[in-house]
Amino acid sequence: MTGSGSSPAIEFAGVTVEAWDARAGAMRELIADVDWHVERGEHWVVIGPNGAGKTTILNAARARVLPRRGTIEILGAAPGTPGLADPLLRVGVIEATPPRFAQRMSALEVVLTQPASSAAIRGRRVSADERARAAGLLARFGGHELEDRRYGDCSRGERQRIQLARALMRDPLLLLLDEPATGLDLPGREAFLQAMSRLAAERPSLTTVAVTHHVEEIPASSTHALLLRERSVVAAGPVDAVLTDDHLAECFGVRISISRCNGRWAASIHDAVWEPATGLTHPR
Ligand SMILES: Nc1ncnc2c1ncn2[C@@H]1O[C@H](COP(=O)(O)OP(=O)(O)OP(=O)(O)O)[C@@H](O)[C@H]1O
Repeated sequence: MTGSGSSPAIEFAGVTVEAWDARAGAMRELIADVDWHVERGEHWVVIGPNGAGKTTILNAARARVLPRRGTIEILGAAPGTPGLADPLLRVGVIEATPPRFAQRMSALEVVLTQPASSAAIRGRRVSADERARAAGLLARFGGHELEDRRYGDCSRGERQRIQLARALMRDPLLLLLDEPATGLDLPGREAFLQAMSRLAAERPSLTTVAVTHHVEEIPASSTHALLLRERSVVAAGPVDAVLTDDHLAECFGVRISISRCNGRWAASIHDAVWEPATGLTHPR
């Protein structure tokens, strides 16, 4: 790793990402001219309507897509740098859609895929220490009874716990989570959010970025928020300054009332008209 300990966790400067739009027969912007600065130890939520560019931002941070313009630094170095200098070696990811290869593996094997290859796991070339660490992390998130269960048979909430344990196997300095609470029932969601807050308290140097659609899914430990609309940043900064009625109205295009109680957020929409034909909500 080339970056120093004091370098920011994430630095986007004027980042534009484009993709080919076959229908239009031209490139189109997925995010445009994004500046974003994340210090180490901060806990960010990224919020915005469908298609705003939230997943694209995470994909850019992990070099899944390359910027057309602008620069990205993760933990003080360019993501995707060859060899051990690649900062992505210290980045854990929880994806909205878990990897397909995982379906047939046991939960413990899925956790082990973070440091080891699946061939090594099949050939039992994984050390006893690694196995014990994976089992310990699984147990840490209430998944000890899942060890031998086929990942494909696990419920959504169980899979989230397995993915969290998997992401922590690399002892990440940065954890990226794409819609981690989607599909969880109420107790499952609360357990997951509490796990996130506990993690933040236990590992002060860990930085997290979680994409979410709903303010109710924001962990109480969140310190900062990034609001996106139509590819661009509406507001970014400390969570209390960013999550305001005005910013959310600008972000979602409807009047929203937001409140905070015991560290958690709740929102309701005013004067909104729902159109059954399109499924969209519009201001009255
Ligand atoms: N590879 C691609 N090629 C063309 N368009 C793409 C590609 N990837 C994403 N997009 C488009 O870019 C826009 C932003 O996508 P992105 O997945 O980042 O949005 P999002 O905010 O995460 O949305 P959602 O809340 O629905 O998950 C969307 O309109 C999407 O259809």
